[in-house]
Amino acid sequence: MKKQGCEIEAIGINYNIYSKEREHPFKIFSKEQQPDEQNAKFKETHPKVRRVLKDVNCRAKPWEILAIVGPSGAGKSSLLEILAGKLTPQSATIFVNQKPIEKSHFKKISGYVTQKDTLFPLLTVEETLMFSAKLRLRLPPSQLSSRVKSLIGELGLGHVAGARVGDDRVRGISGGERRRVSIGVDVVHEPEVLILDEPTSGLDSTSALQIIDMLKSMAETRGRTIILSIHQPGFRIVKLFNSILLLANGSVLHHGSVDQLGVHLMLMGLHLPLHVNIVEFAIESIETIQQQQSLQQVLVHEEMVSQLPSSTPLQNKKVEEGDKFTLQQLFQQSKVVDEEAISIGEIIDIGIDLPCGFANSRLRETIILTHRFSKNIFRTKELFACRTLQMFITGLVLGSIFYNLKDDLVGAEERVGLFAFILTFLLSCTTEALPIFLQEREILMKETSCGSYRVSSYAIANGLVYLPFLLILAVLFTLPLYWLVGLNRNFMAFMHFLLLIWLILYTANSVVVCFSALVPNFIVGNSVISGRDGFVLLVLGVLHIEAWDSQLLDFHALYIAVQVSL
Ligand SMILES: Nc1ncnc2c1ncn2[C@@H]1O[C@H](COP(=O)(O)OP(=O)(O)OP(=O)(O)O)[C@@H](O)[C@H]1O
Repeated sequence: MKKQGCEIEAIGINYNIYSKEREHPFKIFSKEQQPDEQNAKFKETHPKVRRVLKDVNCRAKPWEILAIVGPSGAGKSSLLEILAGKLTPQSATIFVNQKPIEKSHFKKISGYVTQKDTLFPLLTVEETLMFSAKLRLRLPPSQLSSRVKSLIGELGLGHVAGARVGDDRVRGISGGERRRVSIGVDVVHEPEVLILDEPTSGLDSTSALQIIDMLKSMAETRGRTIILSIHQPGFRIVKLFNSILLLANGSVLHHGSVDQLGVHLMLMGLHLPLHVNIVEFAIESIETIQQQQSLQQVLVHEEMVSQLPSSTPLQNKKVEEGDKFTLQQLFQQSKVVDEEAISIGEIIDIGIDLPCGFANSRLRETIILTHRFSKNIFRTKELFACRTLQMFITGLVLGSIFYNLKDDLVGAEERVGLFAFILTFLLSCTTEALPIFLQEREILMKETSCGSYRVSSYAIANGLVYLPFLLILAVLFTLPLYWLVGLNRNFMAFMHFLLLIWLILYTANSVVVCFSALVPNFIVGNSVISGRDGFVLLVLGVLHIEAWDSQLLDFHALYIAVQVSL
């Protein structure tokens, strides 16, 4: 028996972007009040609207591929992001099997593959899919393993299952294979709907065809609904699409099969030249299509006005006011009752089992994420080797500079200087963790937004993995330093000092993680962290003088002061 599948219908998508037109910053220095300046002030308070999507309707059927095509900037990615629930439009209703659905429920039955591959480069293909399966499925280990093996077969990745994924810096599998892994990560939980933003971007024609071929068999064998955007598809790729949505300037110019597009163009007097791909031809002829369609709209409008006496008073009023009153709006009105039902929290039966909650308990999520983190950390050999060497050598060098400090007044002053050096070094050496966390942040955002796990589990796992690693670094730094400087020979005092170094490293590391979650990119992150280091140095400078003046030589006080300054 044929599986029901999901028919997706999006009605009346309107998406605007508001941007403020600002004055030139140097204009504040200009001497005379131009009349234009008053206008500029007006513009400041009245944001500029950019209509990215205008009344877009689309329908995607199960067992089929719907391809969204159009020139650059047509609104393809925006439409896909809205369908995937990543963007919130000003108006839109999404129906699954003729029933309206909430964004959170739709996310559970769909997978969204972004244009950029967000994968861990140091994990193998099999590990990547296995971790994704563990995080998204509630199955015993044997079933998880067989699910991953069959998925690897389906994706045609059997020959690279044990190879590292890689990225721009780490050598790994090919770009086409990496795209397939990205698709695998999002289909491991068997979503009914798969949304892909440019799955063939940056690939050669053969790899692009292989990807679309694979998606076609996914649609045909599993009854999935596949919606994708694509740039310049080749002849053979176009043949695999069941339906095409042609977008230009945020409006739909055609929605139907490839053959219908051919007929549509012919009716407009546009004849497809020999050896030219129909999609490419349609994109090239967008201006003509738009002109013809606006002409048709005028004719339809005139026809509607001529039929006014037979319409209802409400409809008459709208048409008279010049409002657009389309079939789509009538359709929306007929579904208002359904929308009200979901607005009061009632879950409407769409004929599909909605997975509820997270696949794993908080503890299990933490264990899986800790396992994944430790694999990544231990495989980042250069970071591991560099940091251990750096800590040991710095411990030795600092120990030699402050060798065998005396217990007199001069020795006490030098100790304060040593602690200032230690803190400055420990804080600045964590900056290199920033790019690692920024890369991970994209994966974290992607995984948590589709409900793979809780953010708190990620934070705990992250902390658990770094604690032993930072302890090793603290020991390597403290051992040579402590004994060369000749600090308190008592074992408990040494342990106390080691604990403080470990905690400082952990705090500094956590601050970098916190900043990497807040800043948009590496440049801003680096500046913020440099600012933090500068501020800490200032505080230490003040404390150094204060400490000497007031005989405040207690290391605890210095440590607490730095903690507060962080
Ligand atoms: N956050 C934003 N700020 C400003 N403009 C935006 C933003 N997001 C989208 N746009 C604009 O909206 C339009 C549609 O963007 P979108 O990325 O959806 O187009 P696209 O068809 O996917 O383009 P491409 O094929 O080049 O990726 C573009 O003109 C783009 O500049």
